[in-house]
Amino acid sequence: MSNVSLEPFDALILVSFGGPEKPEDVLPFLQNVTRGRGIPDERLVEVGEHYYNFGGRSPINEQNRNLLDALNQELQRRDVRIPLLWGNRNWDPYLTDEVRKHAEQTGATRFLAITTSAYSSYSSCRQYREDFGGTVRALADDGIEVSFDKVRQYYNHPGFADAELQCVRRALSEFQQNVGELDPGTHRVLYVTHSIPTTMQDASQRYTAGYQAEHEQLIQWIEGQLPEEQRLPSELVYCSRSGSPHTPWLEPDVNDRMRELAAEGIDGVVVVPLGFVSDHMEVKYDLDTEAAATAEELQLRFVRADTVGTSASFVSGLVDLALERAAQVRGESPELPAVTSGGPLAAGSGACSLNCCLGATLKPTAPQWPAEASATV
Ligand SMILES: CC1=C(CCC(=O)O)c2cc3nc(cc4[nH]c(cc5[nH]c(cc1n2)c(C)c5CCC(=O)O)c(CCC(=O)O)c4C)C(CCC(=O)O)=C3C
Ligand SMILES: [Fe+2]
Repeated sequence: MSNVSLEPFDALILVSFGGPEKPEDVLPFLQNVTRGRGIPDERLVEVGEHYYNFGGRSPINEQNRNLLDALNQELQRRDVRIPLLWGNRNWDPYLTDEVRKHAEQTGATRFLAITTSAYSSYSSCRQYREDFGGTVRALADDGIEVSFDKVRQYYNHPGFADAELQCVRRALSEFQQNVGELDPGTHRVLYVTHSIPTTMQDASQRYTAGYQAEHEQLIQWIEGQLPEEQRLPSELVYCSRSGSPHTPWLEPDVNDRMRELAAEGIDGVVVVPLGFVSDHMEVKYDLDTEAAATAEELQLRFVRADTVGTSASFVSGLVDLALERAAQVRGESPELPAVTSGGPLAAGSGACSLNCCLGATLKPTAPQWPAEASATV
């Protein structure tokens, strides 16, 4: 495999949310996240407590360091020679700082980003492109010219989908060992993702299937892959609602839904954090702490599936996605493998459209995707 190439890119960069690693960092981190987002102070105090309960340390950076190691190994194994960096939106190491450092040291100009979000929405896709736009402008002010491209949202890429399927199968096996036999009458699978405001959901489905439908499509695919004896009724539910109580967000909340299910005679749930690629604070607190406590109170058996983390299929899928995007940028027409037909792929190129997932205000993004990718699904 000598001609495995990420040309024309000079560097790959893993781009993530970021999180605090010590108690003094919690408040400034939360201020970074919520600046201009209209989050009430009470909510910030509450979320701050989640972090303080874990010693002021978010698990996300450690997870990303592990992912970087795994990606580097996979790049090496496949003889793809390119520097791999890491930069965050909300905390150190910051995207702009890391790109600046690398550009100054090496003269690199073209960056290909892999983000830690699989689905389409403002928070999980477009906001990253706005971040790239911000970095491009900040560095341009200092005479450093850089550009960004990004791999497609990968919820339906076989690498991520297969990794999720393995997580679901393992959790179902563990649950089965606890309960003896899976019973569709009393057991449920709850796929959980991050709630978003309904306005953000609406914006996400203008050019792609949208945040919610992308989850639903992946769930449908996963269930089609499960052997008959592992099939249970399932639902998509949400965690980590924020914002003002008067603003509608996607529902039901995982805890509320468990209460209803318990009242209907359900006595066990398998909880799958489908919306998170690794064990972020939402998984450690909202699921492993809060939802697990709700289950205990309701006397529901509770098994939480793993996140894809650094599983081989996820990691090699990310490298495939980078190679795919590089080939597209070189003007080639690589195969675009997907387990479902919706999502960004339906627009043809896998690229986000210029106007997809718009936020409340129009901010410049990078890259500015070609207009022909904006066909409505
Ligand atoms: C869709 C989505 C993902 C999944 C996609 C992805 O992974 O990117 C995600 C991930 C994450 N969200 C995270 C943390 C936070 N999110 C917040 C606030 C918000 N999230 C939102 C959406 C999402 N968020 C939204 C619409 C808000 C309201 C404010 C706004 O409109 O922007 C707040 C402020 C307090 C609060 O309001 O809860 C915090 C602290 C962390 C780090 C966790 C760690 O430390 O391990 C991660 C990975
Ligand atoms: Fe969030």
